[in-house]
Amino acid sequence: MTTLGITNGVVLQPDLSVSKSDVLIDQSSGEIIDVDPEIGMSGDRQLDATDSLVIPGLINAHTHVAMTLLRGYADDKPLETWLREDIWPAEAELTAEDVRAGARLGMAEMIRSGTAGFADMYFHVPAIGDAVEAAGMRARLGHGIITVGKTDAEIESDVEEGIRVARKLGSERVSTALMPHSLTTVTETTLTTVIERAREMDVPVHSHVSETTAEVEPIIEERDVRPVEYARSCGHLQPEDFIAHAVHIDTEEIERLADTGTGVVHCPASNMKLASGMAPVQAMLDAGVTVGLGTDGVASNNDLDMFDEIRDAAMIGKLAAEDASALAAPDVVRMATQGSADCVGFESGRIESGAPADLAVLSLDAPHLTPAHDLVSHLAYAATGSDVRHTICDGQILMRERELLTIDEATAREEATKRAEELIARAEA
Ligand SMILES: CSC[C@H]1O[C@@H](n2cnc3c(O)ncnc32)[C@H](O)[C@@H]1O
Ligand SMILES: [Zn+2]
Repeated sequence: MTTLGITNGVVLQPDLSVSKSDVLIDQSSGEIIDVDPEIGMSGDRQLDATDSLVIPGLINAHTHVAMTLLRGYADDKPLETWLREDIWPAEAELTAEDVRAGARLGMAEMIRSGTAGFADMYFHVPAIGDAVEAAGMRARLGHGIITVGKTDAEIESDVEEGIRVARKLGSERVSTALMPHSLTTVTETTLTTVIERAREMDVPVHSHVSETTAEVEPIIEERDVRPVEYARSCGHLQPEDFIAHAVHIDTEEIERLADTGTGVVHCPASNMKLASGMAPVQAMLDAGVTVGLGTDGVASNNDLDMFDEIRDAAMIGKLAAEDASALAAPDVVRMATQGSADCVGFESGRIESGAPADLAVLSLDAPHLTPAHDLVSHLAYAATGSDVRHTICDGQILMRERELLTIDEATAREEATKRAEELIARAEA
């Protein structure tokens, strides 16, 4: 057993209190051994956390990480127009190597901003899986199944790809799910089939649900039920499932999400940028829904910094509820850690003995974090990804003193730039 002590810092505890503690990690098992003042010095190695706050590694519970290649390619349009006019034509040209490069760049950005784990829906997933294994992050990955504009044979092959990926991938840090894209981009027959297969395979289902009114209206018109009830009637919304967005949901749907134990991943920046709407997050929390946080893809955000997401969630949550006390600092910090972990099905998100050693260490030695009346307030409203000193996942150090140890950042940027330029040239040829 090799141990690592994180020493001299203050630690965000599971109840969101903050106390001076060391954290002792078993690097062989990837677990936290103990959280206690002065135990860290007994570690085989030490990582300094002087003047720093140790927090659970953040969890980006909904993204499309390889979309880093499309950062800034198409802005200022609503979801459906943006996807159909710009994003889907560009994605049609993606190769596995493009996706690998985009994922590597995205993970560099996430590790630099204290994110240790993420859930991802995209194409060429084996390439993403390889990149995740090499980068040392934790991820739940799935192939995004879509039926729009496809022949029956193409749909069958898309579903088979989703199942093949979910069967093939899987390791200590990489888990899978079946991921039908949304309730309106996947036919009822395919949605039901995919969900049945997920139950047989004992993997979660992850999809986009009720992100825009344009997704909600056709379901009500055609089926005379709201989307959450439609999703449930197709077998979706089991306790292990998690859905992204849930912006346009009513009180009954909120209750249904709470009763079924379905996780909801709130993506505030994407919802604001695409003008999709304001999710009723405080009402979901009040009803007992498990709520996590995600960036969504970079092209609708335009970054992967979860500190931005935490702050955006607090801000838009207050506006949506017309209440300054809504989405208070502890609520949004909990969403980015324990809430996201519970949505995605990770054991991380809490610093306690026996939990996975997924951690981020933030320097507090900065003007914008001074004075330190309340460190949870700082996490929610003042900290940024660039305050992160160290990022650790599964007991391994992925970034030390802002130097990435598992990804060659210069090469990742160069490769992604070249592939992004060539991708767009092909898409626009
Ligand atoms: C089929 S793989 C995932 C698919 O989702 C697209 N996407 C990116 N952002 C969003 C969003 O906010 N709502 C719905 N779909 C989105 C992505 O470009 C891929 O095509
Ligand atoms: Zn998405």
